[in-house]
Amino acid sequence: MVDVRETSQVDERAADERAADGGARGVRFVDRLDATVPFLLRPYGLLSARARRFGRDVYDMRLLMQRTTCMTGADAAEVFYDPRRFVRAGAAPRRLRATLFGEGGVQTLDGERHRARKELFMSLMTPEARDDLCDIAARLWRERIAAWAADGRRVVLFDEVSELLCEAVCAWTGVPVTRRQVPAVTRVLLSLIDSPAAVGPRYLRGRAARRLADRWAAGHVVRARESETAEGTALERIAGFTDADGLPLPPQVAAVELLNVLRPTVAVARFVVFSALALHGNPSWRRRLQDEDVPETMEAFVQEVRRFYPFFPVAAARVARDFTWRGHHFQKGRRALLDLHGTDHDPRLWDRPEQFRPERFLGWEPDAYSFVPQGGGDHYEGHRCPGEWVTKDLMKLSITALTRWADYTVPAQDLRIPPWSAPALPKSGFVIAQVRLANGGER
Ligand code: HEM
Repeated sequence: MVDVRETSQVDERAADERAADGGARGVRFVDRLDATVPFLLRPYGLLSARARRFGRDVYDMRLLMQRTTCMTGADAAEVFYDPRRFVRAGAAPRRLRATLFGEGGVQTLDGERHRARKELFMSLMTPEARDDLCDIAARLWRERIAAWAADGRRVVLFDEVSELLCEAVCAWTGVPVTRRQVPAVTRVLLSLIDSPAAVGPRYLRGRAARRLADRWAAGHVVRARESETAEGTALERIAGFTDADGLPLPPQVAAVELLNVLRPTVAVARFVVFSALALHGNPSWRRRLQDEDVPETMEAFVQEVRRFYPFFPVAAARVARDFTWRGHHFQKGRRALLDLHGTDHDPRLWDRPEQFRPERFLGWEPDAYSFVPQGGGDHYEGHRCPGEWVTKDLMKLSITALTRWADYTVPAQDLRIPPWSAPALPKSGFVIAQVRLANGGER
């Protein structure tokens, strides 16, 4: 069996040591070469490795054939999330808009238009609404565990949880999807997430999935506007939302926003798999979560999973106006990347960052710029992820299901996380076997 404590993190240290020749000479040399291929090969490590090598939190390099400003660390994050200094219009590369984001969504807006659109997302995330989603997901977890226990087969957790979350979020948003349609809808949504950093057929499948998903979601928006069947749902709110100009969103844009709820909720399956991996690699924490019903313990575990495991490597923006920070000139219009994963592993902020240690979060709350797995700053004013609470709720529910509702074994499998895969996932998708209802489902 593979030792997950050794393989479940992207190990950048060896590469750093090889690259440790440092200094301005390095900055100038690296500046001239396009770093797209190195970045695709090391999406989680390249930016912070170069920052350490140059001894700077901010430097320029060429990416996608453009000079790009790279920023890492909490101080840089605070600058990056200042809307007077950075905007999002034109920031996302075309391949990201053609797959993950779509066109015209909240990610690409600035100022008042962004604030109004963001308010729509935030209004969907009330504690009551999140409880409703968790109730649906809990019912589906119990059904799935009973089915796995009944047929005794091995289960690829990533595949099953992706479908479970897809079914739950479609029901929650009021998008009618039958159980038979769930696998196909899940595949399309997963392809939007998988493809932006891919090359060849996987990228092309992601573009096709975006076209299909936009048409499908726009159809639901149009039907929701024509009938009252979606009343009281997130679909109705998105379909009925009026922009700053007082007009409803064009159906294609409302479709992108509907997909901005469906797609990332399915993406939470990755964090569920990372949680399962962390439970497997840390038996004392598994026992603690199983035996103690202490919210702070669960919170600490979930926060450490979000910090430790690689997900989105960077966030992108454009410099709004010329300014200088720490001696670096930020040129208006230049693309900038904030190193999210590097900031969450910055040794200046985190004690032994390459170790999985949930206890670091016990009795301590991180600030808005040091801990940025889903972006930083203010949820309402900036581009920080509005789905953070939903993400944590669904992770906690899944951890409860995995520790209290089911017993299972983890057979030998390849749990390594390829350092070039963004977003990352253990190779096997995390296989579990011999699933049984824990204490008849009553633990
Ligand atoms: C799987 C876990 C998730 C991760 C790792 C994640 C990560 C992120 C990141 C890194 C950003 C960009 C921050 C920035 O640009 O500065 C973001 C934005 C966003 N996320 Fe999430 N997210 C997750 C779950 C969710 C969920 C569950 C939802 C909705 C239900 C959601 C909806 C959004 C939206 C709409 C934005 C754009 C916000 C804006 O531009 O103002 N995300 N997310």
